Amino acid sequence: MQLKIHNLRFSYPQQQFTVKADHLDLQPGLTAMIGENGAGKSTLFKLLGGLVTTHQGKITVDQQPLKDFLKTERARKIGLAFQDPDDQFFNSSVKKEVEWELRQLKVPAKKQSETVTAVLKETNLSQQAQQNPYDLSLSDRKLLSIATVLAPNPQIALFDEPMIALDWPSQQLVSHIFTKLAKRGHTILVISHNLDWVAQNVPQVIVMGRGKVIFAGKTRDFLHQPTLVKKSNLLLPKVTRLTMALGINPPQYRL
Ligand SMILES: Nc1ncnc2c1ncn2[C@@H]1O[C@H](COP(=O)(O)OP(=O)(O)OP(=O)(O)O)[C@@H](O)[C@H]1O
Repeated sequence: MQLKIHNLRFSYPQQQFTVKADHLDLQPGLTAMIGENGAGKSTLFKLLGGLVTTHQGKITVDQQPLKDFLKTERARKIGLAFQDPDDQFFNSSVKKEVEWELRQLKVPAKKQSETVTAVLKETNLSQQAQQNPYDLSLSDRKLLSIATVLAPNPQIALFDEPMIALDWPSQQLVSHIFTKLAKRGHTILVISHNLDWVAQNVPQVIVMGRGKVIFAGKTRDFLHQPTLVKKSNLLLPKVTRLTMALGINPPQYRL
């Protein structure tokens, strides 16, 4: 599924800050949205997720305006995991939290149960199924927010800083899940601050700066322009910084 932006303009009431994007085309596959603090990433995330609709211009999903979608139709197509997982939990157990969206979407009971078991296994949360979400560690709460997005199997999934607070094995697990979904043709957008992770795992980037899209394209094409990376106030991957410090040829990124 394609998520497209046409002449988008959005400002918060009584704020100077404006998100401006004339044209953006989010294709199936894995894309990262990166940029300095306050660049507008979370704002664009909310716009693309259909949570904020008071904008000018158009956001379309396969040519249909996102604004026209009914809430259930949008939930079936677009999954969202927030930066702070505590913004999204309200059920009394991990299992019920993953089940909730499936019940809203009227998925048959047997399918619900099979899906919850599979998703908890995939996110390594089977042992915590009966626990209250708020009794989980922050790392497991982040994994739970990802599990709630995976359960309805949306064609488009947006994740705001999913890697924060995850230990290395969980980061590997989540990277594997994203790559697998992308290979199956899902459209996955991940906000990240970690250019090292992006360089190794994500083939496409959208770079935001002061509310504008300053680059959209292949990750390697961005990383091979150190001046542009610097202008975006982003820290180059460690290996590039090391080679620059040593005065040797920088690495050639494959993604
Ligand atoms: N609900 C809101 N009401 C008013 N202003 C907001 C709101 N949310 C964000 N802003 C402002 O919009 C601008 C962009 O914020 P946003 O959170 O989208 O940036 P970001 O790139 O996600 O930043 P970070 O990396 O720090 O999360 C900032 O100036 C911020 O203060």
